[in-house]
Amino acid sequence: MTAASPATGDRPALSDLRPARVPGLRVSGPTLRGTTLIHFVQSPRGGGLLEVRSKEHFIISRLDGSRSLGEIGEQYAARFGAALGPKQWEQMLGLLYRRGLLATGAADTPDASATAATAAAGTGTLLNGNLLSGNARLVADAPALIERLYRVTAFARRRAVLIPVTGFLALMLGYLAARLGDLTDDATYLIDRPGLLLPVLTLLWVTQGMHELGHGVAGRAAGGHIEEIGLRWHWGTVLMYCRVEGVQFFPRRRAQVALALAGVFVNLLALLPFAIAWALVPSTGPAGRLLGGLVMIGVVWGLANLIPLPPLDGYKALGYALGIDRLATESRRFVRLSLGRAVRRGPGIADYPVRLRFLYGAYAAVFFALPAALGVAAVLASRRYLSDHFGSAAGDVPPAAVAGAFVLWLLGMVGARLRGRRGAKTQSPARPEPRPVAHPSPAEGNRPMPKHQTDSGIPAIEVREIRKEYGGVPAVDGVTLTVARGEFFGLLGPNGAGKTTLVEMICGLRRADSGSVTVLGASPWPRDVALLARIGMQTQSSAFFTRLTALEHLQTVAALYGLGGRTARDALDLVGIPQQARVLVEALSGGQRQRLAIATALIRDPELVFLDEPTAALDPEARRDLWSVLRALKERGHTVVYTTHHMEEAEALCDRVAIMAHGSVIACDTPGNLVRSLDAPTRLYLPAAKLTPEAALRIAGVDRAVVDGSELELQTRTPGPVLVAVGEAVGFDAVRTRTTSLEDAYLALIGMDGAR
Ligand SMILES: Nc1ncnc2c1ncn2[C@@H]1O[C@H](COP(=O)(O)OP(=O)(O)OP(=O)(O)O)[C@@H](O)[C@H]1O
Repeated sequence: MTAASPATGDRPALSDLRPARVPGLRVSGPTLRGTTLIHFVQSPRGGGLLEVRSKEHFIISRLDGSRSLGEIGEQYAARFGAALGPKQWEQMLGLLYRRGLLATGAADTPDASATAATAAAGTGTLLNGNLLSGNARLVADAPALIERLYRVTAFARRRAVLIPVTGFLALMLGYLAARLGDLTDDATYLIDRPGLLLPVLTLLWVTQGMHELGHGVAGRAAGGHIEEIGLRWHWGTVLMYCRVEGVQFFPRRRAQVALALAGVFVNLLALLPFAIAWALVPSTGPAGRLLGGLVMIGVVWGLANLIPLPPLDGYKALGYALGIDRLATESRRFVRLSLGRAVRRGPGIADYPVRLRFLYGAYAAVFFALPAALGVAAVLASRRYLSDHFGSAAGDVPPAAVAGAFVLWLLGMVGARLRGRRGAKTQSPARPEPRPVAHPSPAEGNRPMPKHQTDSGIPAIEVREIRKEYGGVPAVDGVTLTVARGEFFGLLGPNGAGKTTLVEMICGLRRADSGSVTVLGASPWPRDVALLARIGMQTQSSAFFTRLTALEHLQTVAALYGLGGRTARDALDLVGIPQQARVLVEALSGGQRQRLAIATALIRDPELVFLDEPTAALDPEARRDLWSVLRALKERGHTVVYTTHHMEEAEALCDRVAIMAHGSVIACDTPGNLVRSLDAPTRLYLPAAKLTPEAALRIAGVDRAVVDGSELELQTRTPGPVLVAVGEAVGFDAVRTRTTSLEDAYLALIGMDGAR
């Protein structure tokens, strides 16, 4: 952006500026989210995926350095029927700048560290999760592997080859459909012979790996970045995966759909030789039956990927083809709003045009009916199979198992709801947990609190696309973030931004509507007692046992957890109030009570600690005193998630902070980077009587001069020379300076987000 030059008095008008977006900025085409058209934007300087609405997209797409803001403003007014005033332009440009979307000269070469971070994105953690559920990286250099495959398959990807091959696969499917009866018999033959079935399933499992590589090659062909190839396991299933980044930015929807369908194409292609062999060998011999069974199970396996339910390929392809983001979530939301309208609650569906009502309504019907139909078909088929082979009593097992599972699920739901209500009423985790926990041995309890290991590869917290609505209104709206082990992570945001709801979902106190949460490698929902024992929480409404001394309170909590007697003393020492051991909790000062609350949260020496505004009601001195306690937590290797409204505190304590507004994380970085990204000027203040704004603007380097009460505020990006010049003019004693703080960055970000 062209800088104004006030010293010479030729500051260009805002409407004459010709800013340009940062080179290499990725901007996606339009996608529907609910009833709103959004675009994804990603800066080449790194950072996450941003979502912008049509109006911002309209401006971003025109910021090419050749058009002036005046021209863009006219086009904007013609398109949206509203003019953009200077204030709105400043806000809009400020927002774009802070998010790294505007060209700024020297900084325009992509940030090396950001590029390295992006390149290393897939090479971070080797292993995530636990035995039941997790994933592991399989290939050290996934992009190189896919690049090789991409080159090797160049011939086969030509239209002249792809079209006839696709036709041939269609013929194969037609032929197989015509002989469905024979194939079903062959599949039954195979299922009855586990010795044959096992190698067949192993072979099909390998084709599923090829399926994933197919996604990778299609992604590479469309310009996507291959992030990672690995193995994912979940409750006994183990499958390969290939993560392709940047699908949103593919220039055509066709390429997105092709990426989603490429895997099934590979599945079918792999079956083609077997299908041909089956057609040629005598179908009644063992070889024919084995081949027929393999082809039948393989086709069902491959085509099952096309079922339009998340997370299957068919679902992704449908979403891409319709240009709708999160089709399942939005359809469920539509149904909730429709039902809400039926009972006269909630905002209803007045905003939905007819086409979207039809689309979301139709998909919701599919979403609910299809699993039910598939479930019924599976039960009927297994019932028939079991009664044919093991008698009619065995045939009753599948329906009975389904009925049992349904009752258990229902009881689980009711239990979770009751627990959730109780949790909401008594959210005071400083209070002893009412349920038994995994107890360490007394010997362990007596040991001084150990330092935590911080070098584990598994992050402390991993949240992906998590959402929670209350009555159709989003409280947390698609938050993705990772907190590393040993990190002091700040959560900032205005009242109602969604911080508490987010923390509650991370701790397993609330269930997320969608998205995934992993805490210390495990899922916090359904509530996991072993995991809860590794988490400590302090809330603002911490409760204590009354009429007990501080030490007795902690000893009582320790005894409830089966911990040894020293633990309470160690916790008191740790928070720096050993002298208050014999003081009644009611007699403690505000700061001492907060320390006791933190000690209670730490009593089990948790790996992860949530602290909710522990310094809220403290005077500045007591607050600073508590900082040393909080710093000690970090030094001991605890991972801390810290909610606060005090920016100076966040700046002093936190390694990184996430700023939330309207349920979303609008910025997440180190306090230093957030402040730098603001690129705000240094301010100098001097008595207004000593210098006029006009005289101040004549000093080289002064960008702005405004009178604020009895003071004159000067803004500059070259504070050294300006300070010297001003000091010489009015005397150094009269001048005070102020540099940008996290608070400035916070206010700018929150202010901008509110202005959207
Ligand atoms: N149990 C609930 N039922 C309905 N709405 C709720 C509930 N809990 C929170 N909300 C709403 O969700 C939104 C986010 O609330 P949340 O408490 O998570 O924000 P917060 O950032 O923690 O705010 P604060 O800084 O004031 O504590 C708010 O609009 C709030 O009114």
